[in-house]
Amino acid sequence: QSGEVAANPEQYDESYLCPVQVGQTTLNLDFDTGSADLWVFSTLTPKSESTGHSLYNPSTGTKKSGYTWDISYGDGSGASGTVYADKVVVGGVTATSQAVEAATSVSSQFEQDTDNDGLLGLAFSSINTVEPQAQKTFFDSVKGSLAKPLFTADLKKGAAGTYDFGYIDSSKYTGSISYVNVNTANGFWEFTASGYAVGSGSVSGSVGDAIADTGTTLMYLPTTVVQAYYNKVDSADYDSNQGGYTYDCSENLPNFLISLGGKTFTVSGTDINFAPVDSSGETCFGGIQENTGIGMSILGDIFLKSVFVVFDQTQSTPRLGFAAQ
Ligand SMILES: Cc1cc(CN)n(C)n1
Repeated sequence: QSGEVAANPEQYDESYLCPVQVGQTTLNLDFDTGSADLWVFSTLTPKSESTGHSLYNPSTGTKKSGYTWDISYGDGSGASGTVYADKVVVGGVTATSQAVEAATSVSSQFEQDTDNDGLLGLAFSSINTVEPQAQKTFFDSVKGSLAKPLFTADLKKGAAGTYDFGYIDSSKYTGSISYVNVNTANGFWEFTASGYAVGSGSVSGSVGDAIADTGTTLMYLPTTVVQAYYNKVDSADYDSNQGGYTYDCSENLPNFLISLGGKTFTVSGTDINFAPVDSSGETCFGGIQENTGIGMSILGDIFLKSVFVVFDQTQSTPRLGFAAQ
């Protein structure tokens, strides 16, 4: 089988939500290549936490007795609950008995984001949080039945993009796809990014160890790289109150160039211009921030919205393919 699903952006492209049939209900889920749990708001979630969300009703599923899950994300959000086996359909691709993690508790960030009815993890199943036994991701569940064991991400700035499962749509990218091998030891789509440049010109240095993470909004890079970037932004300043680099919204940001698999990709300054910090619209928060304390770089949506990415398990070593959109 194969299929395509829309990826609809929230305001400021904070995250992208995709319609997924879970049991007999369609929910809008955040496809996250940086985690491996498929969890959903449910009729088991306290009403005080689930108002405004679409809810999975586990009555259509088979309860996995004694199984629980509990996940925390890099942004401090989290959720926990119980586990059911049920039908999950993404763009016509069907997992007949997918582990569906029904939330019995969600953090305030999820409670408040009523566009979001849960997450669909697309990292490696080795980091699934279900106890006493880790469960397969949706991709792992259907991988063997897909025309090709791969999926692609084609996210857009302020417009609907797509995730495709089982095939590469050559109309969605230009030029050739350059591939890098993935190290799955930490359960992420983790690879080594090479040289970079600010504005234009030839790349040099090295961004280093990085993950492709559709569930993270921004780009988190080594301090040396980030300082080199904002040195080219006159009004930029590290604002500890905001927790990152800010600048005058009126200032045009430079492009950021990064080399992956021998090919240089350009993230436009307009894509790096993330969002105002408050309603005055005077000061803006940058889409490139420091990776301090994370342990690796994260190429999140700010990067991903200008490239076409292949998450490829056609070979014994998984690999990532990158092409310009
Ligand atoms: C909910 C969520 C997902 C991710 C990325 N894996 N973050 C940082 N927050």
